[in-house]
Amino acid sequence: MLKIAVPNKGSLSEVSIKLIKEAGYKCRRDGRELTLTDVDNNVEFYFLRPRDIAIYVAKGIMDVGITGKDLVADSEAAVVELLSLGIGKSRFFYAVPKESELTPDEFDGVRIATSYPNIVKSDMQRRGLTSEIIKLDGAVEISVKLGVADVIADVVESGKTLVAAGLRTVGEPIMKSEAAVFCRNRELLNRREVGLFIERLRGIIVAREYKMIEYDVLEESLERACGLTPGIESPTVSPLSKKGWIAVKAMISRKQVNSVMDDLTELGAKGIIVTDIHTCRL
Ligand SMILES: Nc1ncnc2c1ncn2[C@@H]1O[C@H](COP(=O)(O)OP(=O)(O)OP(=O)(O)O)[C@@H](O)[C@H]1O
Ligand SMILES: O=P(O)(O)OC[C@H]1O[C@H](OP(=O)(O)OP(=O)(O)O)[C@H](O)[C@@H]1O
Ligand SMILES: [Mg+2]
Repeated sequence: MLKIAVPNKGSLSEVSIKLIKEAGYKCRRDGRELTLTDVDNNVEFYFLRPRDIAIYVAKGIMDVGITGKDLVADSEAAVVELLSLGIGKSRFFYAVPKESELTPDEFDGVRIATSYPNIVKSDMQRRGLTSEIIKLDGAVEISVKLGVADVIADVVESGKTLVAAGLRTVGEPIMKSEAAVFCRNRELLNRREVGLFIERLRGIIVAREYKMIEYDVLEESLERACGLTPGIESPTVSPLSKKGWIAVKAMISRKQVNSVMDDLTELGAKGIIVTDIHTCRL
């Protein structure tokens, strides 16, 4: 059976399980069980700490794993990325007390608290600086107020935790992260269950980025309408029973939905309908 590691806690857990369930796997956790078997799909799910997943995958104990790219980078485990999932998006920043004018290039000799010591160590090396790295498990933002560190390096999403702790980000993000599927080597993709897992997840992720748009348009405006909604290959075009009118159907980027509807309306399109896509194979 294929062994898949899934985050059991933290920001990635719920969103990963939701994605896997949408992809048709039995991945419901009722209690605190650490494994679940989906017999129909020949898959066993293991619920592990997100930080440990890269290590299990690198050692070949788990065939594939879902975890954050930042956690993989910090673990320095030898794994390869198979698919970015577009969930658990975050950025990794240095942060200083809001009244401080220190910049990362001035961190020589500074105490930096972080849960990601290896990412910070490499970044400091890249800058040619020596700092003291204080490794903490969590709640890193409070460490400055408590006097254990001068600055921090941590995951920032909304930025609310930083503000509440009287800190502000400084410099460019050290890295951008999101959850991804990892494995030990790409050859595993040849294994049927791995290929299916990736294709099913990809179907859900792509579907989340797109909507389906349908509308009716006068024949003379068809070319311009198709220019606005070119679809993936090309739009589906079918004649209406009302003479001179054409129905058009195409996939469209979720972000463009409203502006394209505005442009189609200006072009005289009628009956514009936009619907969700749950999954797709392109
Ligand atoms: N607020 C957030 N929003 C989005 N992603 C986040 C957030 N906090 C952390 N992450 C991402 O989630 C992953 C795991 O971090 P998280 O803090 O959830 O795990 P953890 O610290 O091991 O668990 P816990 O916080 O329950 O102890 C990382 O890839 C990180 O970038
Ligand atoms: O920018 P924000 O939206 O405020 O999110 C960022 C915070 O979320 C994570 O903490 P988490 O809740 O995982 O707690 P932890 O520090 O104990 O791991 C992260 O370590 C930051 O502290
Ligand atoms: Mg955390």
